[in-house]
Amino acid sequence: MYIVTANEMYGIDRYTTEEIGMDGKMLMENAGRAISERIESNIKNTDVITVFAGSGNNGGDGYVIARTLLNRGYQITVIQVVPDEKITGDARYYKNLFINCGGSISITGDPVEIDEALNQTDIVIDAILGIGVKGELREPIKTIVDTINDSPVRVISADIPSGLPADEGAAAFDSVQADYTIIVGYPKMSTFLQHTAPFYGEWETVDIGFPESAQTSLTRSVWTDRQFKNKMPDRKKDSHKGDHGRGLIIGGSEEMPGSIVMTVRAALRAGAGLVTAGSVKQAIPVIASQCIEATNLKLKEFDGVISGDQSIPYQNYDAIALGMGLGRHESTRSIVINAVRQVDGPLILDADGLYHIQHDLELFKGRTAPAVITPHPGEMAMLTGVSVQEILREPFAYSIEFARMYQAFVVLKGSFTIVTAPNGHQSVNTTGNQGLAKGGSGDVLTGIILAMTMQHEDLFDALRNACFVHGKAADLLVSNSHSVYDLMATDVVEGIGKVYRTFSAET
Ligand SMILES: NC(=O)C1=CN([C@@H]2O[C@H](COP(=O)(O)OP(=O)(O)OC[C@H]3O[C@@H](n4cnc5c(N)ncnc54)[C@H](O)[C@@H]3O)[C@@H](O)[C@H]2O)[C@@H](O)CC1
Ligand SMILES: Nc1ncnc2c1ncn2[C@@H]1O[C@H](COP(=O)(O)OP(=O)(O)O)[C@@H](O)[C@H]1O
Ligand SMILES: [K+]
Repeated sequence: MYIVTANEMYGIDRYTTEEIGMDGKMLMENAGRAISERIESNIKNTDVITVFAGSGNNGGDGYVIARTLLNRGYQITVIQVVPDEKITGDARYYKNLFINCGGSISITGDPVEIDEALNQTDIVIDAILGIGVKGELREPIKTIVDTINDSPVRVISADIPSGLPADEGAAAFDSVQADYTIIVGYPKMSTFLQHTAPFYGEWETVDIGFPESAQTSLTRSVWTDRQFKNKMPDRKKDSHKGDHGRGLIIGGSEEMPGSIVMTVRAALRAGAGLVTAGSVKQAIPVIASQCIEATNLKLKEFDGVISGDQSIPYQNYDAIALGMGLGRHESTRSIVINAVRQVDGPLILDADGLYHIQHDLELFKGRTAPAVITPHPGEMAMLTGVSVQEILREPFAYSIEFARMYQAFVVLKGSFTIVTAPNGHQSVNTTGNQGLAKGGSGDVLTGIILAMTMQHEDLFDALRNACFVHGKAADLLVSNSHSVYDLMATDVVEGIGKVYRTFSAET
Protein backbone atom coordinates (compact mmCIF):
# COMPACT_ATOMS: atom_id res chain seq x y z
CA MET A 1 0.00 0.00 0.00
CA TYR A 2 1.63 3.24 -1.18
CA ILE A 3 1.79 6.36 1.00
CA VAL A 4 1.51 9.73 -0.73
CA THR A 5 2.14 13.42 -0.18
CA ALA A 6 -0.51 15.90 -1.33
CA ASN A 7 1.59 16.71 -4.39
CA GLU A 8 1.94 13.06 -5.32
CA MET A 9 -1.84 12.66 -4.95
CA TYR A 10 -2.47 15.62 -7.26
CA GLY A 11 0.04 14.07 -9.68
CA ILE A 12 -1.90 10.80 -9.69
CA ASP A 13 -5.12 12.73 -10.24
CA ARG A 14 -3.58 14.64 -13.15
CA TYR A 15 -2.15 11.50 -14.72
CA THR A 16 -5.49 9.70 -14.43
CA THR A 17 -7.45 12.51 -16.04
CA GLU A 18 -4.91 13.77 -18.60
CA GLU A 19 -3.01 10.63 -19.64
CA ILE A 20 -5.64 7.97 -19.06
CA GLY A 21 -8.52 10.22 -20.02
CA MET A 22 -10.80 9.56 -17.08
CA ASP A 23 -13.15 12.43 -16.37
CA GLY A 24 -12.51 14.29 -13.08
CA LYS A 25 -16.25 14.16 -12.39
CA MET A 26 -16.11 10.39 -12.61
CA LEU A 27 -13.34 10.28 -10.01
CA MET A 28 -15.41 12.44 -7.69
CA GLU A 29 -18.50 10.29 -8.21
CA ASN A 30 -16.40 7.16 -7.58
CA ALA A 31 -14.93 8.70 -4.43
CA GLY A 32 -18.30 9.77 -3.05
CA ARG A 33 -19.92 6.43 -3.88
CA ALA A 34 -17.10 4.38 -2.39
CA ILE A 35 -17.08 6.48 0.76
CA SER A 36 -20.89 6.20 1.05
CA GLU A 37 -20.68 2.42 0.90
CA ARG A 38 -18.24 2.35 3.81
CA ILE A 39 -20.35 4.85 5.75
CA GLU A 40 -23.43 2.67 5.28
CA SER A 41 -21.74 -0.34 6.77
CA ASN A 42 -20.77 1.72 9.80
CA ILE A 43 -24.06 3.39 10.72
CA LYS A 44 -27.69 2.51 11.50
CA ASN A 45 -30.32 3.28 8.89
CA THR A 46 -32.17 5.42 11.45
CA ASP A 47 -29.16 7.66 12.09
CA VAL A 48 -29.56 11.37 11.38
CA ILE A 49 -26.64 12.51 9.22
CA THR A 50 -25.22 15.98 8.63
CA VAL A 51 -22.65 16.53 5.91
CA PHE A 52 -20.36 19.54 6.40
CA ALA A 53 -19.25 20.65 2.93
CA GLY A 54 -16.43 23.08 2.11
CA SER A 55 -15.45 24.92 -1.06
CA GLY A 56 -13.03 22.52 -2.75
CA ASN A 57 -13.25 19.03 -4.20
CA ASN A 58 -13.51 17.56 -0.71
CA GLY A 59 -16.81 19.47 -0.44
CA GLY A 60 -17.66 17.99 -3.86
CA ASP A 61 -17.14 14.50 -2.41
CA GLY A 62 -19.48 15.59 0.40
CA TYR A 63 -22.24 16.43 -2.08
CA VAL A 64 -21.88 13.06 -3.83
CA ILE A 65 -22.08 11.32 -0.44
CA ALA A 66 -25.15 13.38 0.50
CA ARG A 67 -26.95 12.51 -2.74
CA THR A 68 -26.04 8.83 -2.56
CA LEU A 69 -27.24 8.41 1.02
CA LEU A 70 -30.37 10.55 0.42
CA ASN A 71 -31.32 8.30 -2.49
CA ARG A 72 -30.85 5.27 -0.25
CA GLY A 73 -33.39 6.64 2.24
CA TYR A 74 -31.17 8.15 4.92
CA GLN A 75 -32.16 11.27 6.78
CA ILE A 76 -29.39 13.56 5.60
CA THR A 77 -28.82 17.31 5.24
CA VAL A 78 -25.87 19.42 4.15
CA ILE A 79 -24.40 22.38 5.98
CA GLN A 80 -22.37 24.33 3.48
CA VAL A 81 -19.78 26.29 5.43
CA VAL A 82 -18.76 28.68 2.64
CA PRO A 83 -20.84 31.12 0.53
CA ASP A 84 -22.44 29.80 -2.63
CA GLU A 85 -20.10 31.63 -5.05
CA LYS A 86 -17.19 29.58 -3.69
CA ILE A 87 -18.72 26.33 -4.85
CA THR A 88 -17.44 25.91 -8.40
CA GLY A 89 -16.56 23.26 -10.98
CA ASP A 90 -17.35 19.63 -10.24
CA ALA A 91 -18.45 20.48 -6.71
CA ARG A 92 -21.09 22.87 -8.09
CA TYR A 93 -22.28 20.16 -10.50
CA TYR A 94 -22.73 17.65 -7.66
CA LYS A 95 -24.35 20.26 -5.45
CA ASN A 96 -26.96 20.79 -8.17
CA LEU A 97 -27.58 17.05 -8.52
CA PHE A 98 -28.16 16.87 -4.75
CA ILE A 99 -30.67 19.75 -4.94
CA ASN A 100 -32.37 18.15 -7.96
CA CYS A 101 -32.79 14.95 -5.95
CA GLY A 102 -34.64 16.94 -3.26
CA GLY A 103 -31.69 17.46 -0.92
CA SER A 104 -31.72 20.26 1.62
CA ILE A 105 -28.81 22.58 2.25
CA SER A 106 -28.25 25.29 4.79
CA ILE A 107 -25.49 27.77 4.18
CA THR A 108 -24.09 28.93 7.49
CA GLY A 109 -20.96 29.46 9.50
CA ASP A 110 -22.82 30.52 12.62
CA PRO A 111 -21.63 28.48 15.60
CA VAL A 112 -25.00 28.70 17.40
CA GLU A 113 -26.89 27.32 14.39
CA ILE A 114 -24.23 24.68 13.92
CA ASP A 115 -24.37 23.67 17.55
CA GLU A 116 -28.16 23.27 17.30
CA ALA A 117 -27.79 21.14 14.19
CA LEU A 118 -25.18 18.97 15.91
CA ASN A 119 -27.56 18.38 18.82
CA GLN A 120 -29.95 16.69 16.41
CA THR A 121 -27.30 14.75 14.54
CA ASP A 122 -26.01 11.21 15.08
CA ILE A 123 -23.31 11.21 12.41
CA VAL A 124 -21.23 14.06 10.99
CA ILE A 125 -19.67 13.56 7.59
CA ASP A 126 -16.69 15.87 7.49
CA ALA A 127 -16.14 17.07 3.92
CA ILE A 128 -14.96 20.60 4.73
CA LEU A 129 -11.35 20.39 3.63
CA GLY A 130 -9.22 17.75 1.97
CA ILE A 131 -5.60 17.67 0.99
CA GLY A 132 -5.81 21.23 -0.35
CA VAL A 133 -5.69 22.85 3.10
CA LYS A 134 -3.08 25.60 3.36
CA GLY A 135 -1.90 27.36 6.49
CA GLU A 136 -3.99 28.05 9.56
CA LEU A 137 -7.71 27.49 9.35
CA ARG A 138 -9.62 30.64 8.48
CA GLU A 139 -12.92 31.65 10.02
CA PRO A 140 -15.63 30.52 10.11
CA ILE A 141 -14.06 27.10 9.45
CA LYS A 142 -11.82 27.24 12.51
CA THR A 143 -14.77 27.78 14.86
CA ILE A 144 -16.84 25.15 13.05
CA VAL A 145 -14.05 22.62 13.52
CA ASP A 146 -13.89 23.49 17.24
CA THR A 147 -17.68 23.17 17.52
CA ILE A 148 -17.66 19.74 15.88
CA ASN A 149 -14.81 18.63 18.13
CA ASP A 150 -16.65 19.84 21.25
CA SER A 151 -19.77 17.89 20.35
CA PRO A 152 -20.11 14.20 21.31
CA VAL A 153 -21.36 13.32 17.81
CA ARG A 154 -19.60 10.59 15.83
CA VAL A 155 -17.45 12.05 13.04
CA ILE A 156 -16.57 10.32 9.79
CA SER A 157 -14.05 12.26 7.70
CA ALA A 158 -13.90 12.07 3.92
CA ASP A 159 -10.32 11.50 2.73
CA ILE A 160 -8.61 13.31 5.63
CA PRO A 161 -9.78 15.03 8.82
CA SER A 162 -10.42 18.65 7.80
CA GLY A 163 -7.53 20.94 8.66
CA LEU A 164 -4.99 18.16 9.07
CA PRO A 165 -2.02 18.56 6.71
CA ALA A 166 -1.48 15.62 4.37
CA ASP A 167 2.30 16.00 4.54
CA GLU A 168 4.90 16.02 7.29
CA GLY A 169 6.50 19.21 8.56
CA ALA A 170 3.58 21.13 10.08
CA ALA A 171 4.29 22.42 13.56
CA ALA A 172 0.81 23.65 14.46
CA PHE A 173 -2.61 23.04 12.94
CA ASP A 174 -6.26 22.76 13.88
CA SER A 175 -8.03 19.64 12.77
CA VAL A 176 -11.30 17.82 13.01
CA GLN A 177 -10.87 14.86 15.35
CA ALA A 178 -12.35 12.01 13.37
CA ASP A 179 -13.61 8.75 14.78
CA TYR A 180 -13.19 7.14 11.42
CA THR A 181 -11.61 8.34 8.16
CA ILE A 182 -12.29 6.93 4.74
CA ILE A 183 -9.21 7.76 2.70
CA VAL A 184 -9.46 8.24 -1.06
CA GLY A 185 -6.94 6.16 -2.98
CA TYR A 186 -3.77 6.14 -0.92
CA PRO A 187 -3.02 6.97 2.72
CA LYS A 188 -1.34 10.32 3.11
CA MET A 189 1.94 10.79 4.97
CA SER A 190 0.18 12.25 8.03
CA THR A 191 -1.55 8.90 8.60
CA PHE A 192 1.81 7.67 9.93
CA LEU A 193 3.17 10.56 11.97
CA GLN A 194 3.05 10.23 15.73
CA HIS A 195 1.38 13.65 16.26
CA THR A 196 -1.09 13.56 13.35
CA ALA A 197 -2.11 9.88 13.18
CA PRO A 198 -4.56 10.08 16.13
CA PHE A 199 -6.74 12.64 14.27
CA TYR A 200 -7.73 9.99 11.72
CA GLY A 201 -9.31 7.67 14.29
CA GLU A 202 -9.81 4.29 12.63
CA TRP A 203 -9.11 4.50 8.93
CA GLU A 204 -9.32 2.60 5.70
CA THR A 205 -8.78 3.38 2.04
CA VAL A 206 -11.19 3.15 -0.87
CA ASP A 207 -10.27 2.42 -4.46
CA ILE A 208 -11.73 4.96 -6.88
CA GLY A 209 -10.18 3.69 -10.10
CA PHE A 210 -6.66 5.13 -10.24
CA PRO A 211 -4.71 2.94 -12.66
CA GLU A 212 -1.72 0.90 -11.56
CA SER A 213 0.50 2.86 -13.95
CA ALA A 214 -0.14 6.02 -11.87
CA GLN A 215 1.89 4.51 -9.05
CA THR A 216 5.16 3.95 -10.85
CA SER A 217 6.99 6.93 -9.37
CA LEU A 218 5.89 6.24 -5.77
CA THR A 219 8.66 5.15 -3.42
CA ARG A 220 6.98 5.06 -0.02
CA SER A 221 4.71 2.29 1.22
CA VAL A 222 3.31 0.31 4.14
CA TRP A 223 4.75 -3.19 4.64
CA THR A 224 1.84 -5.60 4.73
CA ASP A 225 1.15 -9.08 6.12
CA ARG A 226 1.17 -10.43 2.61
CA GLN A 227 4.52 -8.90 1.74
CA PHE A 228 6.02 -10.29 4.93
CA LYS A 229 4.79 -13.74 4.05
CA ASN A 230 5.98 -13.52 0.45
CA LYS A 231 9.44 -12.33 1.38
CA MET A 232 10.07 -14.76 4.24
CA PRO A 233 12.73 -17.12 2.87
CA ASP A 234 12.02 -20.84 2.74
CA ARG A 235 14.15 -23.22 4.76
CA LYS A 236 15.41 -26.13 2.75
CA LYS A 237 14.97 -29.57 4.27
CA ASP A 238 18.66 -30.31 3.85
CA SER A 239 19.93 -26.95 5.12
CA HIS A 240 22.62 -26.79 7.79
CA LYS A 241 23.33 -24.19 10.46
CA GLY A 242 25.83 -22.33 8.31
CA ASP A 243 23.07 -21.66 5.76
CA HIS A 244 21.18 -19.54 8.25
CA GLY A 245 24.00 -17.22 9.10
CA ARG A 246 26.79 -16.82 11.60
CA GLY A 247 26.17 -13.61 13.46
CA LEU A 248 28.32 -11.68 15.90
CA ILE A 249 26.70 -9.44 18.49
CA ILE A 250 28.99 -7.06 20.36
CA GLY A 251 27.74 -5.19 23.38
CA GLY A 252 27.21 -5.30 27.10
CA SER A 253 29.25 -4.11 30.03
CA GLU A 254 29.58 -5.13 33.66
CA GLU A 255 26.66 -2.91 34.61
CA MET A 256 24.52 -3.69 31.57
CA PRO A 257 24.72 -7.36 30.63
CA GLY A 258 20.96 -7.66 30.03
CA SER A 259 20.56 -5.83 26.75
CA ILE A 260 22.96 -8.02 24.78
CA VAL A 261 21.25 -11.07 26.27
CA MET A 262 17.98 -9.94 24.72
CA THR A 263 19.61 -9.26 21.36
CA VAL A 264 21.27 -12.68 21.32
CA ARG A 265 18.09 -14.49 22.34
CA ALA A 266 16.05 -12.59 19.74
CA ALA A 267 18.57 -13.38 16.99
CA LEU A 268 18.42 -17.08 17.84
CA ARG A 269 14.63 -17.15 18.05
CA ALA A 270 14.38 -15.26 14.78
CA GLY A 271 16.31 -18.02 13.05
CA ALA A 272 20.02 -17.19 13.04
CA GLY A 273 22.10 -20.34 12.51
CA LEU A 274 24.93 -19.46 14.90
CA VAL A 275 25.30 -16.52 17.22
CA THR A 276 28.41 -15.35 19.03
CA ALA A 277 28.21 -12.79 21.81
CA GLY A 278 31.24 -10.54 22.19
CA SER A 279 31.43 -8.81 25.55
CA VAL A 280 33.46 -8.07 28.68
CA LYS A 281 34.48 -10.98 30.90
CA GLN A 282 32.15 -9.81 33.68
CA ALA A 283 29.08 -10.05 31.41
CA ILE A 284 29.89 -13.39 29.83
CA PRO A 285 28.63 -15.59 32.70
CA VAL A 286 25.24 -13.84 32.51
CA ILE A 287 25.09 -14.16 28.73
CA ALA A 288 26.23 -17.79 28.84
CA SER A 289 23.64 -18.75 31.43
CA GLN A 290 20.78 -16.98 29.61
CA CYS A 291 21.70 -18.02 26.07
CA ILE A 292 23.18 -21.47 26.20
CA GLU A 293 22.85 -21.83 22.43
CA ALA A 294 25.27 -18.96 21.77
CA THR A 295 29.06 -18.99 21.86
CA ASN A 296 31.03 -16.22 23.53
CA LEU A 297 33.93 -14.02 22.61
CA LYS A 298 35.78 -12.35 25.48
CA LEU A 299 36.79 -8.79 24.58
CA LYS A 300 39.42 -6.57 26.20
CA GLU A 301 37.95 -4.44 28.94
CA PHE A 302 38.80 -1.74 31.42
CA ASP A 303 36.70 -0.96 34.44
CA GLY A 304 33.86 -3.21 33.24
CA VAL A 305 33.46 -1.77 29.71
CA ILE A 306 34.79 -2.92 26.34
CA SER A 307 37.93 -0.91 25.96
CA GLY A 308 40.85 -0.22 23.61
CA ASP A 309 41.96 -1.96 20.43
CA GLN A 310 40.63 -5.46 19.83
CA SER A 311 41.49 -8.07 17.30
CA ILE A 312 38.15 -9.49 16.25
CA PRO A 313 37.95 -11.94 13.32
CA TYR A 314 35.07 -10.09 11.65
CA GLN A 315 35.58 -12.04 8.44
CA ASN A 316 34.26 -15.19 10.19
CA TYR A 317 30.77 -13.73 10.46
CA ASP A 318 27.99 -13.03 7.95
CA ALA A 319 26.70 -9.99 9.80
CA ILE A 320 27.55 -8.00 12.92
CA ALA A 321 25.40 -6.06 15.36
CA LEU A 322 27.10 -3.63 17.69
CA GLY A 323 26.14 -1.21 20.40
CA MET A 324 23.56 -2.42 22.94
CA GLY A 325 24.67 -1.98 26.55
CA LEU A 326 28.19 -0.81 25.58
CA GLY A 327 28.03 2.23 27.83
CA ARG A 328 29.38 5.62 26.84
CA HIS A 329 32.92 5.47 28.16
CA GLU A 330 35.47 7.21 25.93
CA SER A 331 37.65 4.10 25.75
CA THR A 332 34.80 2.10 24.15
CA ARG A 333 34.66 4.38 21.11
CA SER A 334 37.50 2.69 19.23
CA ILE A 335 35.67 -0.62 18.81
CA VAL A 336 32.79 1.20 17.13
CA ILE A 337 35.02 3.35 14.92
CA ASN A 338 37.10 0.35 13.90
CA ALA A 339 34.05 -1.80 13.17
CA VAL A 340 32.64 0.83 10.82
CA ARG A 341 36.03 0.92 9.08
CA GLN A 342 36.83 -2.79 9.05
CA VAL A 343 33.64 -4.87 8.91
CA ASP A 344 33.19 -5.72 5.26
CA GLY A 345 29.80 -7.40 5.66
CA PRO A 346 26.52 -5.92 6.90
CA LEU A 347 27.01 -3.92 10.10
CA ILE A 348 24.08 -2.97 12.35
CA LEU A 349 24.70 -0.13 14.78
CA ASP A 350 22.32 0.43 17.68
CA ALA A 351 22.06 2.29 20.99
CA ASP A 352 25.48 3.27 22.44
CA GLY A 353 27.08 2.27 19.15
CA LEU A 354 25.24 5.26 17.66
CA TYR A 355 26.43 7.47 20.49
CA HIS A 356 30.07 6.59 19.80
CA ILE A 357 29.86 7.14 16.04
CA GLN A 358 28.02 10.48 16.15
CA HIS A 359 31.11 12.60 15.35
CA ASP A 360 32.51 10.22 12.74
CA LEU A 361 29.56 9.67 10.45
CA GLU A 362 31.73 10.39 7.42
CA LEU A 363 33.26 6.94 7.94
CA PHE A 364 30.04 5.43 6.60
CA LYS A 365 30.89 6.90 3.20
CA GLY A 366 34.04 4.80 2.99
CA ARG A 367 32.21 1.50 3.50
CA THR A 368 31.73 -0.95 0.69
CA ALA A 369 29.30 -3.21 2.60
CA PRO A 370 25.97 -1.95 3.94
CA ALA A 371 25.53 -0.26 7.28
CA VAL A 372 22.24 -0.17 9.17
CA ILE A 373 21.46 2.29 11.94
CA THR A 374 18.51 1.71 14.27
CA PRO A 375 17.92 4.97 16.16
CA HIS A 376 14.89 5.95 18.19
CA PRO A 377 13.92 9.61 17.68
CA GLY A 378 16.26 10.76 20.49
CA GLU A 379 19.22 9.00 18.88
CA MET A 380 18.24 10.32 15.44
CA ALA A 381 18.19 13.83 16.91
CA MET A 382 21.68 13.28 18.29
CA LEU A 383 22.97 12.02 14.91
CA THR A 384 21.44 14.86 12.90
CA GLY A 385 21.94 17.71 15.37
CA VAL A 386 18.28 18.74 15.53
CA SER A 387 15.67 18.44 18.28
CA VAL A 388 13.52 15.38 18.91
CA GLN A 389 10.46 17.51 18.00
CA GLU A 390 11.94 18.24 14.60
CA ILE A 391 12.61 14.55 13.99
CA LEU A 392 9.04 13.66 14.97
CA ARG A 393 7.69 16.42 12.74
CA GLU A 394 9.60 15.23 9.66
CA PRO A 395 10.76 11.67 10.20
CA PHE A 396 10.53 10.77 6.50
CA ALA A 397 12.67 13.72 5.42
CA TYR A 398 15.36 13.29 8.08
CA SER A 399 15.62 9.57 7.39
CA ILE A 400 15.97 10.06 3.67
CA GLU A 401 18.56 12.78 4.07
CA PHE A 402 20.69 10.60 6.34
CA ALA A 403 20.31 7.46 4.23
CA ARG A 404 21.29 9.27 1.03
CA MET A 405 24.13 11.25 2.53
CA TYR A 406 25.80 8.32 4.30
CA GLN A 407 24.56 5.54 2.02
CA ALA A 408 23.22 3.70 5.06
CA PHE A 409 19.93 1.97 5.83
CA VAL A 410 17.99 3.83 8.50
CA VAL A 411 15.47 2.14 10.80
CA LEU A 412 13.90 5.11 12.60
CA LYS A 413 11.95 3.50 15.42
CA GLY A 414 8.67 4.67 16.87
CA SER A 415 4.98 3.83 16.92
CA PHE A 416 5.38 3.82 13.13
CA THR A 417 8.89 2.65 12.36
CA ILE A 418 10.21 3.99 9.06
CA VAL A 419 12.79 1.93 7.18
CA THR A 420 14.74 3.90 4.58
CA ALA A 421 17.14 2.50 1.99
CA PRO A 422 20.12 4.49 0.65
CA ASN A 423 18.26 4.95 -2.66
CA GLY A 424 15.52 6.85 -0.81
CA HIS A 425 12.83 4.16 -0.84
CA GLN A 426 10.85 4.10 2.40
CA SER A 427 8.63 1.60 4.14
CA VAL A 428 6.43 2.08 7.18
CA ASN A 429 5.85 -0.65 9.72
CA THR A 430 2.40 -0.60 11.28
CA THR A 431 2.67 -3.63 13.55
CA GLY A 432 3.42 -3.17 17.24
CA ASN A 433 1.72 -1.49 20.16
CA GLN A 434 2.42 0.57 23.25
CA GLY A 435 3.42 -2.57 25.15
CA LEU A 436 6.74 -2.19 23.30
CA ALA A 437 7.40 1.20 24.90
CA LYS A 438 9.68 -0.42 27.47
CA GLY A 439 13.41 -0.82 27.98
CA GLY A 440 14.78 -3.72 25.97
CA SER A 441 12.35 -3.66 23.04
CA GLY A 442 14.98 -2.06 20.82
CA ASP A 443 17.56 -4.68 21.80
CA VAL A 444 15.15 -7.39 20.71
CA LEU A 445 14.58 -5.64 17.39
CA THR A 446 18.33 -5.51 16.73
CA GLY A 447 18.60 -9.26 17.28
CA ILE A 448 15.75 -9.90 14.86
CA ILE A 449 17.36 -7.55 12.33
CA LEU A 450 20.64 -9.44 12.57
CA ALA A 451 18.91 -12.77 11.99
CA MET A 452 16.83 -11.46 9.09
CA THR A 453 19.87 -9.80 7.47
CA MET A 454 21.53 -13.21 7.31
CA GLN A 455 18.46 -14.99 5.96
CA HIS A 456 17.24 -12.60 3.26
CA GLU A 457 18.93 -11.84 -0.02
CA ASP A 458 17.74 -8.27 -0.01
CA LEU A 459 18.63 -6.13 3.00
CA PHE A 460 15.67 -3.76 2.61
CA ASP A 461 13.32 -6.79 2.73
CA ALA A 462 15.22 -8.12 5.75
CA LEU A 463 14.75 -4.88 7.68
CA ARG A 464 11.07 -4.60 6.78
CA ASN A 465 10.43 -8.19 7.78
CA ALA A 466 12.36 -7.72 11.02
CA CYS A 467 10.26 -4.72 12.06
CA PHE A 468 7.12 -6.60 11.06
CA VAL A 469 8.00 -9.65 13.19
CA HIS A 470 8.97 -7.51 16.19
CA GLY A 471 5.69 -5.57 16.20
CA LYS A 472 3.53 -8.53 15.27
CA ALA A 473 4.98 -10.61 18.10
CA ALA A 474 3.88 -7.86 20.49
CA ASP A 475 0.44 -7.66 18.84
CA LEU A 476 -0.19 -11.40 19.03
CA LEU A 477 0.99 -11.53 22.65
CA VAL A 478 -1.25 -8.62 23.64
CA SER A 479 -4.27 -10.13 21.92
CA ASN A 480 -3.72 -13.56 23.52
CA SER A 481 -1.81 -13.99 26.73
CA HIS A 482 -0.51 -10.53 27.69
CA SER A 483 -1.52 -6.87 27.89
CA VAL A 484 0.12 -3.59 26.90
CA TYR A 485 0.96 -3.14 30.60
CA ASP A 486 2.77 -6.36 31.43
CA LEU A 487 4.44 -7.12 28.10
CA MET A 488 8.21 -7.37 28.54
CA ALA A 489 11.00 -7.46 25.98
CA THR A 490 11.74 -11.08 26.86
CA ASP A 491 8.09 -11.95 26.12
CA VAL A 492 8.52 -10.41 22.67
CA VAL A 493 11.42 -12.80 22.06
CA GLU A 494 9.14 -15.71 22.92
CA GLY A 495 6.42 -14.24 20.68
CA ILE A 496 8.59 -14.48 17.56
CA GLY A 497 7.55 -18.13 17.19
CA LYS A 498 3.88 -17.15 17.23
CA VAL A 499 4.44 -14.81 14.29
CA TYR A 500 6.21 -17.48 12.30
CA ARG A 501 3.49 -20.02 13.05
CA THR A 502 0.75 -17.57 12.10
CA PHE A 503 2.20 -15.98 8.99
CA SER A 504 4.91 -18.06 7.49
CA ALA A 505 4.55 -21.08 5.27
CA GLU A 506 7.23 -22.77 7.37
CA THR A 507 5.60 -23.76 10.67
N1 LIG B 1 -7.54 12.49 -7.32
C1 LIG B 1 -7.86 13.22 -6.34
O1 LIG B 1 -6.99 13.84 -5.75
C2 LIG B 1 -9.28 13.30 -5.94
C3 LIG B 1 -9.60 14.13 -4.92
N2 LIG B 1 -10.82 14.20 -4.41
C4 LIG B 1 -11.07 15.06 -3.26
O2 LIG B 1 -10.54 16.34 -3.47
C5 LIG B 1 -9.82 16.76 -2.34
C6 LIG B 1 -8.81 17.79 -2.73
O3 LIG B 1 -9.51 18.84 -3.35
P1 LIG B 1 -9.00 20.35 -3.41
O4 LIG B 1 -7.68 20.39 -4.05
O5 LIG B 1 -10.09 21.13 -4.02
O6 LIG B 1 -8.78 20.75 -1.91
P2 LIG B 1 -9.80 20.94 -0.70
O7 LIG B 1 -11.06 20.21 -0.89
O8 LIG B 1 -8.99 20.64 0.49
O9 LIG B 1 -10.16 22.49 -0.75
C7 LIG B 1 -9.20 23.47 -0.89
C8 LIG B 1 -9.90 24.81 -0.73
O10 LIG B 1 -10.16 25.01 0.63
C9 LIG B 1 -9.90 26.33 1.01
N3 LIG B 1 -8.87 26.37 2.07
C10 LIG B 1 -7.59 25.93 1.98
N4 LIG B 1 -6.93 26.13 3.11
C11 LIG B 1 -7.82 26.73 3.95
C12 LIG B 1 -7.71 27.18 5.30
N5 LIG B 1 -6.57 27.09 5.99
N6 LIG B 1 -8.80 27.72 5.88
C13 LIG B 1 -9.95 27.81 5.20
N7 LIG B 1 -10.11 27.39 3.92
C14 LIG B 1 -9.06 26.86 3.30
C15 LIG B 1 -9.45 27.07 -0.21
O11 LIG B 1 -10.53 27.77 -0.70
C16 LIG B 1 -9.01 25.98 -1.16
O12 LIG B 1 -9.24 26.32 -2.47
C17 LIG B 1 -9.27 15.49 -1.75
O13 LIG B 1 -8.94 15.61 -0.40
C18 LIG B 1 -10.43 14.53 -2.00
O14 LIG B 1 -11.36 14.60 -0.95
C19 LIG B 1 -11.91 13.40 -4.92
O15 LIG B 1 -12.92 14.25 -5.34
C20 LIG B 1 -11.62 12.47 -6.03
C21 LIG B 1 -10.30 12.53 -6.67
N1 LIG C 1 3.78 2.81 21.08
C1 LIG C 1 4.48 1.96 20.31
N2 LIG C 1 3.88 1.32 19.29
C2 LIG C 1 4.58 0.48 18.51
N3 LIG C 1 5.90 0.20 18.67
C3 LIG C 1 6.55 0.80 19.66
C4 LIG C 1 5.88 1.71 20.53
N4 LIG C 1 6.80 2.17 21.42
C5 LIG C 1 7.97 1.57 21.13
N5 LIG C 1 7.83 0.75 20.08
C6 LIG C 1 8.91 -0.06 19.46
O1 LIG C 1 9.74 -0.58 20.50
C7 LIG C 1 11.13 -0.44 20.19
C8 LIG C 1 11.79 0.48 21.22
O2 LIG C 1 13.13 0.66 20.90
P1 LIG C 1 14.10 1.58 21.78
O3 LIG C 1 13.47 2.91 21.97
O4 LIG C 1 15.44 1.51 21.17
O5 LIG C 1 14.05 0.82 23.17
P2 LIG C 1 15.22 0.31 24.11
O6 LIG C 1 16.45 1.11 23.82
O7 LIG C 1 14.70 0.58 25.47
O8 LIG C 1 15.38 -1.12 23.83
C9 LIG C 1 11.17 0.10 18.76
O9 LIG C 1 11.26 -0.96 17.85
C10 LIG C 1 9.82 0.80 18.60
O10 LIG C 1 9.42 0.85 17.26
K1 LIG D 1 -12.31 16.09 5.13
